[in-house]
Amino acid sequence: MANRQPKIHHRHNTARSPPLNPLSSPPHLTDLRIQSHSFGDSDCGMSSSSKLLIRGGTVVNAHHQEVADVYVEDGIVVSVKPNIQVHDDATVIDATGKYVMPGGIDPHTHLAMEFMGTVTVDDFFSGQAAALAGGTTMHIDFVIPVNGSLTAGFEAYKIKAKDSCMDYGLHMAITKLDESVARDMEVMVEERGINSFKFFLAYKDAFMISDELFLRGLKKCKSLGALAMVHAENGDAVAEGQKRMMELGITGPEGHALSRPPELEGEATGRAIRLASFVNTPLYVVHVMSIDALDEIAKAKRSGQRVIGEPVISGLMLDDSKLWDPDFTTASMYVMSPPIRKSGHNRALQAALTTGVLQLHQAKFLLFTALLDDTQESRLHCALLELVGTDHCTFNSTQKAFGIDDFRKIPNGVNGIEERMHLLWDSMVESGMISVTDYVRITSTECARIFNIYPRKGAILAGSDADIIVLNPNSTFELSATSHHSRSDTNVYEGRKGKGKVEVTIAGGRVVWQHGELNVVPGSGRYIEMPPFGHLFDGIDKADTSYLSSLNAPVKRGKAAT
Ligand SMILES: NC(=O)NCCC(=O)O
Ligand SMILES: [Zn+2]
Repeated sequence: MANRQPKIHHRHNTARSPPLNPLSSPPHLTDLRIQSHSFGDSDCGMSSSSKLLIRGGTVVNAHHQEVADVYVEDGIVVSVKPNIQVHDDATVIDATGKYVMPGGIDPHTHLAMEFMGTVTVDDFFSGQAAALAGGTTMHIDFVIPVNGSLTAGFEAYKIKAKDSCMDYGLHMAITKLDESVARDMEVMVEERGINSFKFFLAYKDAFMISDELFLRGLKKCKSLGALAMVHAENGDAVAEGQKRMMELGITGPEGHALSRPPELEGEATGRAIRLASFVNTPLYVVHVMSIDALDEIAKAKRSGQRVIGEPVISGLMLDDSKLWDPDFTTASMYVMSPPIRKSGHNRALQAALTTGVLQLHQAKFLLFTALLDDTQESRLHCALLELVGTDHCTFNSTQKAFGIDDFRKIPNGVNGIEERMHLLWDSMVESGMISVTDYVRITSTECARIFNIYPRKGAILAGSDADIIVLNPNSTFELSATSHHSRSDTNVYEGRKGKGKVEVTIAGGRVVWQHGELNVVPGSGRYIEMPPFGHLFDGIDKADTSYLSSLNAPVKRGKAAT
């Protein structure tokens, strides 16, 4: 099937949308130490001098909610308080009875990614358009180096991202590590606005690196104040599992799940956590899909280690049953890595996102029966997992069919960038598992904090970027490939209905989604530089000093007797 074109009204950057001068941040933002610049031509449209009032909604931040108006000028939130009066030239959006929240930030996407001999159907423009229609206003994609070169990879992503219609940041994958790559890591952090590097313990003979190189990478990350991220599956064991399935004649999509069971994710997660502890640097585990990995993260957190676990929306919402569907097109849609797990893992992951006492009992039941006693339980009043990504990485059914005779050739990845906000609202807020403030925290604020761009992003405060959604809790949604904005011809959430609808999305002060229509400007999205030494690094030096003084070594000894 041909790639679908997104249902979008394009607007071009025009004189009505003058370029944003990255150096002209309003005074109240100057202390945030954040810069942005446009990758594309200088005609960046996000700084239109529009005035916008969002009236009468419940404004929700991660720490607080109140009924208030939000006034926006030139893409920046100017004021949040009740009864703001504006002149006639301001556009007014009535949000009475609705929630006004920071736009979602997706920490994990793959747009225009070359992978497994093909390229994702969603590029930066179509993926971002889909995101905006679903209430996400910023995402962080992964630069894949070109022949191991970070600089070449970065330049390639600059070109891929030039038609961006919303703000984005970049992580950098490390697929080999020598002196030149180590130097490039410095350049990326010091000059290119990258503060996170991802290491793959999976994808043998492609992206996978050895423990030796991973250790070296952890040390380098620590010295740069960059967050080490890890894809945690044991790549050697996965290769063995794949061989075993093929020998058993299991060539279909179910072979994908069977060849890389949760133990292999648990093992690699535990290994990565221990190595990060050995180096004493924070670790971010991407796409946590299993109880096995969750257990490792829980243990590390209880011992005080700085580990962030990122579940993705597919792992929270789906189970592996579709991989056994007799129809290849249906089954292959669900192939991603680590695999979507058996039912139970998804509920455990959801429980791990909650903080309430009731939910802790659930979590204990699901996860910690063997690990947690009653006294320890009372200390666990924080969520085990603090944010949700998507790993949006779309291939259409024609591409998935590359693996019709061999599951190892099915391009790995599922959709989610457009669906994450709706699915989380319906399944977790509507069900009472989390509060509305928690929702803002896990969909937006925590991501901004971890990647050191808060409160410019992830908040509706005076001085924050005007990335805002209006969600109607009484409205409903239905997800389908026939109506989504991704270019993919399939949707792993096909037919799913729920409560709570993002009715308006505002990106950089511009209304880009309203009345079911997208109005986006290619080239208007900005590259958001992310500074190093985020809050996860606070106190790391002190812990190093305590470690050194605890060694009680070297022991001073007299000369040995002759
Ligand atoms: N997750 C997946 O299946 N595809 C994207 C690449 C990755 O994140 O491992
Ligand atoms: Zn990914």
